[in-house]
Amino acid sequence: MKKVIKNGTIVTASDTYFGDILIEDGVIVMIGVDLDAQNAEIVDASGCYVFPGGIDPHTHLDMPFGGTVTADDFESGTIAAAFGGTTTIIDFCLTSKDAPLSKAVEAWHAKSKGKAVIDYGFHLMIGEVNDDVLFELPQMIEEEGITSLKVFMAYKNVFQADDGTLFKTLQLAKEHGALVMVHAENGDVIAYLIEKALSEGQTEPIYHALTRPPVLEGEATGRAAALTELADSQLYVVHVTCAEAVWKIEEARKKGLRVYGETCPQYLMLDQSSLAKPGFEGAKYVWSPPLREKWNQDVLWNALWSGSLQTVGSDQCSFNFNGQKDLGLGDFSKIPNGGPTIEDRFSILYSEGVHKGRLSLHQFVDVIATSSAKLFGLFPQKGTIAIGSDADIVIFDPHCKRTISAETHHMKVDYNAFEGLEITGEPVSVLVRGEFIVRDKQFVGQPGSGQYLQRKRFNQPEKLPVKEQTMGGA
Ligand SMILES: NC(=O)NCCC(=O)O
Ligand SMILES: [Zn+2]
Ligand SMILES: [Zn+2]
Repeated sequence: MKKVIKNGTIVTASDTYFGDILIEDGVIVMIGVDLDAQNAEIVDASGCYVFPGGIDPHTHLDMPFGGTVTADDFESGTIAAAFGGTTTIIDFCLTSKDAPLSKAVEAWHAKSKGKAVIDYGFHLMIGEVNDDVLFELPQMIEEEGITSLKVFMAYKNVFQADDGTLFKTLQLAKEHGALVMVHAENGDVIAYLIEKALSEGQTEPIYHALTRPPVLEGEATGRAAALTELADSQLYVVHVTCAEAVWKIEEARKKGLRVYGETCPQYLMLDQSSLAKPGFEGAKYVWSPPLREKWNQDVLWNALWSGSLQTVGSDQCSFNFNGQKDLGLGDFSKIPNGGPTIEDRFSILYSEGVHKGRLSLHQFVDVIATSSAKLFGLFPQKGTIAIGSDADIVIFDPHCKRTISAETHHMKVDYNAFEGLEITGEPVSVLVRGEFIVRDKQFVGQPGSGQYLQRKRFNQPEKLPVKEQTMGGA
């Protein structure tokens, strides 16, 4: 049935205006004033913003990691995402060196099909570039629409790839129109620092942060940018945490390189002191790269504002405190890395960004949806409100206040890293391709209704125009 969303304030990355949106067959077919609502269901958005659905470019659902498997799968994770205003995710498909890429992709389809309630795509991890990968990769890009490749520069002896692999992946990406994503930390030096700390009896969670200093994130970011320049390719640095990394991205962008950066709500809101909480509590705050000294938060907010960083991903990678994080009792290096963030990404960015005056409404939409759609080959199908776009829409009450808590969240995990944070603004209703998934704050979706997204090839400007270096935009 047709729907008309009426009386709301429509906000995109470039415009704010009052208007009605007519939806038919899952797509926005008309936008105007006082649209004829005959034969259409009227959805009243009075007093609310009407935003494009959030796009979360960085999730780990149902992923084996650190000797266990993430607590949220494609069902609970996407339900939580939908409550939080996210209508599309791009999840990381893990590969292994001794198996075909296609096997990993098949496994990720099996994890997500029949479960996801919102739309989803995959990034593909590259651990090594061998003859099999060279043969298979073009197929993955062409037939699966997987147009982003992830290389880990850290997690030695687990996921870490060497610089040769990163360089070859950048060359392949240039050739085939893909975007290379990096986890930028110097894994070799970190492995040495961890071993040294443990041998000196330093086993508590705070040593997770102290053995991964920011200079090693800055160094790896700069190295990846240099290899990108040499390959004349394109790079997206995931989960940027600190000034040292932001400066390297800014330096690259000033040269006109196609280098982009993402940060996450945890780095904008939390700091290293959480890891030093009494007892084992600090394990809840173990992410890699780690939380940093508090002053870095201003650097990250400013980088989102200036456009040096383009996106905010959740890096959702949830583990229960009891039964999973405690694998690292007595040895911080065994604490599973990651946390539950998929649900609160959108609202935290609105509340701490727009409501507190750090971001404009347009910058908010850009970092939460539009930039990711552009960088990851989904625009204009996703990431905006426009005629012809999918009707992925968030009706958002900007006035309502609530307190984030594990007692009320929808993630299948026993704590919330933002417990007690008071925020302003909340999604009221969320539609994916014109169908309600959340209606008046109640889940009304169906597991399996989310569709797999074949994405377009990377297609951003050859050189970043000078304006974008200082004013934002993907
Ligand atoms: N970030 C984190 O600690 N866990 C997820 C895996 C990754 O993105 O490195
Ligand atoms: Zn990572
Ligand atoms: Zn991640």
